Amino acid sequence: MQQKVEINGQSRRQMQKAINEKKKKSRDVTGQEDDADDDDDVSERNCPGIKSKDAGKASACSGCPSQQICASGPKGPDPGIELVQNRLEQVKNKILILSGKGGVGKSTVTALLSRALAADDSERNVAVLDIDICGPSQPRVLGVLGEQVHHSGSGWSPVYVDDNLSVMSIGFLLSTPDDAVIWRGPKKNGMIRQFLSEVDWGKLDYLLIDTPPGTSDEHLSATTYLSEADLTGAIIVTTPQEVALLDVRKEIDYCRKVGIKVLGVIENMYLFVCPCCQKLSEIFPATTGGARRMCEDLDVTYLGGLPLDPKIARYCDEGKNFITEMPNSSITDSCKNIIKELAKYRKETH
Ligand SMILES: Nc1ncnc2c1ncn2[C@@H]1O[C@H](COP(=O)(O)OP(=O)(O)OP(=O)(O)O)[C@@H](O)[C@H]1O
Repeated sequence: MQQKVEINGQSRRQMQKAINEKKKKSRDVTGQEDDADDDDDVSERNCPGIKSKDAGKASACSGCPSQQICASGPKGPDPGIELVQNRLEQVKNKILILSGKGGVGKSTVTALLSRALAADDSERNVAVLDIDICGPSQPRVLGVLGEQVHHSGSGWSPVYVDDNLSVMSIGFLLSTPDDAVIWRGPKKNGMIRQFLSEVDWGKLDYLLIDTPPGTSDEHLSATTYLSEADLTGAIIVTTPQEVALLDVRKEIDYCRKVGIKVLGVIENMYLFVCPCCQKLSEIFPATTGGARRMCEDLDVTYLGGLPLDPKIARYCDEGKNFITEMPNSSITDSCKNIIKELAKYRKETH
């Protein structure tokens, strides 16, 4: 039989009842809970959503700081969707860069592809939008760390890496690169909406959108706001290991569920380039056939592989342009082949 635990003569259940009673009294007097964290969790979990007819009126809304706004706000589609659609009208090809796992090289691949697209044709205008709110890497990888963005009548001006390559990232808005961004979903959502609707990109041929790993708040926000903006599709970056491929399958499933076309998969670090003899070796052997096999199984295009080359990491850390400085490297060749593959989906320029 379970032993009854008593503290100061009270059972656990009696104590819990007393605590709940105390909380209720405190809420009746102040309109707020004692424990702010509990309050946050409960109201977020039961939030009816801003589009609901119960927005601002449900019991979970009581005490929420947004209650009044939600109760009085217009219901229906988020007006941000139309703003994004209008702003991105002059952007022909909009591509999300996704990965199931972190650290597989998504930001590196985004930067390499943007550099390759820009270097391939000086008349082509390319931009990168970094929506990895908590871990923005593009300012460093594209060599524009410490630059500032400016606000004008027509919106935020992106930072120019080259005449035909620009970038926008939350990294430009932080006072130091070491500042941590600790935001909940709604605040990230607001920032992504601003990035998509307020950056003055001008006419663009390609906008590559670098996302955090997985399928989190940032992905849902971007997917919602881009829903009417004629999104071209998504590229998924992975490494050959089964543990990474497992998450890629989830990412592909996510894309299919939310109606995003999967343009293809890029297998990063699939071979190792020895810095001494340039010999290629397989250091992450694909136990189940790697990304190529998975693409066949799931009927997705295998866009190509990029070898693991220590020079890449150095060039990215230093913000240098690997594509133009190492034109004969196998990585540069692979990037050129990938952008040729992407051309199949390209919408013609203006
Ligand atoms: N092909 C490659 N060869 C050598 N190093 C690479 C290669 N691809 C990526 N790296 C290095 O691996 C590290 C992680 O890359 P990166 O930051 O691009 O990954 P990520 O998937 O964007 O990470 P996160 O999940 O944090 O967004 C970086 O140091 C990068 O320079």
